[in-house]
Amino acid sequence: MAERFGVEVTKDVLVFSAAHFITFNGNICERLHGHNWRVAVEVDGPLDENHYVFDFIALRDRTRAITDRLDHRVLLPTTHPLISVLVEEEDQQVTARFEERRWSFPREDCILLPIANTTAELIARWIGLELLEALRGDGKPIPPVLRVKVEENFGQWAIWEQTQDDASSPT
Ligand SMILES: Nc1nc2c(c(=O)[nH]1)N=C([C@H](O)[C@H](O)COP(=O)(O)OP(=O)(O)OP(=O)(O)O)CN2
Repeated sequence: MAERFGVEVTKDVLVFSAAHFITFNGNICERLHGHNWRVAVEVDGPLDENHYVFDFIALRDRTRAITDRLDHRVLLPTTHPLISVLVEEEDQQVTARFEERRWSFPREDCILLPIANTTAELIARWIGLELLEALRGDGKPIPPVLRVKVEENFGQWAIWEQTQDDASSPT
């Protein structure tokens, strides 16, 4: 008989409000719009000396430190093949361009993400990789399985999972 333990944290403090636009089906580009994105984080693994898989509070707070960086921001992808994102240091503006369209935002209102499109899937992976980096920085053991779920609209979740054996790297 096999058993498995896991913990999951999804709280209102892990909801962030942010604007974005994606491209899909080649060169179709959405209009700028916003969502209240909900994040859930799951860890699977063995029990520690506290009989925890992972402390809920530490997981919540570490994740919140990441989602807070996205809250009330425009999410812009810096490795998108069709959307260019340029930071104009002098006037502290960010300009995004797609074909003939151009959006300009104050730099402080944006977060530039090293991802190829601001889909819920790639945002989930970015959050997961940031979380792993934070755990490494804390000297905490890397969980055998980390799963990050991002809900873009009610009932529409994207899921990213990394296991310790999975050496997948961001694209
Ligand atoms: N697997 C994915 N599918 C879609 C994603 C995604 O990130 N991953 N994203 C989108 C769009 O960003 C779209 O804007 C999603 O927003 P949503 O509000 O759900 O779309 P609607 O325009 O249909 O909104 P309603 O308010 O529900 O009419 C699409 N797919």
